Amino acid sequence: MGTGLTAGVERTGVLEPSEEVRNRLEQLRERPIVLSAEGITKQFGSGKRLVTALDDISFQVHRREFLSILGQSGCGKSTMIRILAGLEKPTSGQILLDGKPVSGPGPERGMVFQAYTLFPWLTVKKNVMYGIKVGGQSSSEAERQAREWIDLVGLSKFENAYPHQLSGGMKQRVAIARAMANRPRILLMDEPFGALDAQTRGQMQEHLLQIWKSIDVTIVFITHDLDEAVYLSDRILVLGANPSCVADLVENPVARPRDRSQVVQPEYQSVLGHLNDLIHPPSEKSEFPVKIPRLTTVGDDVE
Ligand SMILES: Nc1ncnc2c1ncn2[C@@H]1O[C@H](COP(=O)(O)OP(=O)(O)OP(=O)(O)O)[C@@H](O)[C@H]1O
Repeated sequence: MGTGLTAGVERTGVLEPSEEVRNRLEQLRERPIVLSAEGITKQFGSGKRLVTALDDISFQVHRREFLSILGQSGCGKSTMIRILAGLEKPTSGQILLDGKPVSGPGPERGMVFQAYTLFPWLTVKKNVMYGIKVGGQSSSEAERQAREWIDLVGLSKFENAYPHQLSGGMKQRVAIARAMANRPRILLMDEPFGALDAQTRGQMQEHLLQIWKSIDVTIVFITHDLDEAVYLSDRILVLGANPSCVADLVENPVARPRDRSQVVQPEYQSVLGHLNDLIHPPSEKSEFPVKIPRLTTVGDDVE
């Protein structure tokens, strides 16, 4: 299996994309590679406690691509994105930014985490202004730019609110505005909507797609939610577990712009089914259904 956007990528179980989608993917393939992971291996601990979190992972991300990294809990997704962000060093392998090795964090890569990471003592506006001021802008310029980003995430009415006055979805919108205000070319998102209820999560997905469409930004998005990966991404990098390696790199045949009515389309269902087979192999499913002993005779006519 190729780990780049190579022509004729194998697509077991995934329907062939329409001509329109094929053309889109072709164009994506022609765009420059902005971020590469080359043979990333990460081990924690030593001796009997040695954990290989990532084993020889390689992939490439093209400019303006939306790439999701999907895998079960504990397969190394967060470790991978922290290495991409330069927050963690790999045991071996390297990260290339525009073809050049990087070893630490940099302003071209912004990060949004699952946990709300806003400064609780600062208002929405001051949270967003923070990074712009650290970047050397005057207070008035930082305020002007912060307002633009707050407007983009639809929170103008809340610019003077404090984080504790916001819902989870609103806090994540501020986190996105704060990350984007530093004008990163690459946005690295580690399960950003994982703590949100299903309805808010759906709204945030729509919102993120709108932002991605309007701004020249490449997104690498971590999720363990299959549907979220299909709905958002151009390609989906599936990580296997024990030890974590690339299980597949799936080109998404679902057309853009995306909307929820596409969920029932054969392309959508085919890619969802393929991901499900990779993440939950049939051997795991064999434990179900579990036999539950009958503990009551009350209401025996319930079925
Ligand atoms: N600092 C650390 N020290 C030791 N082991 C670690 C450390 N960070 C991660 N690990 C181990 O590496 C493996 C991968 O962890 P990681 O958090 O990257 O997985 P994940 O796919 O993001 O999981 P989740 O979806 O539950 O967040 C796990 O076995 C974890 O216990």
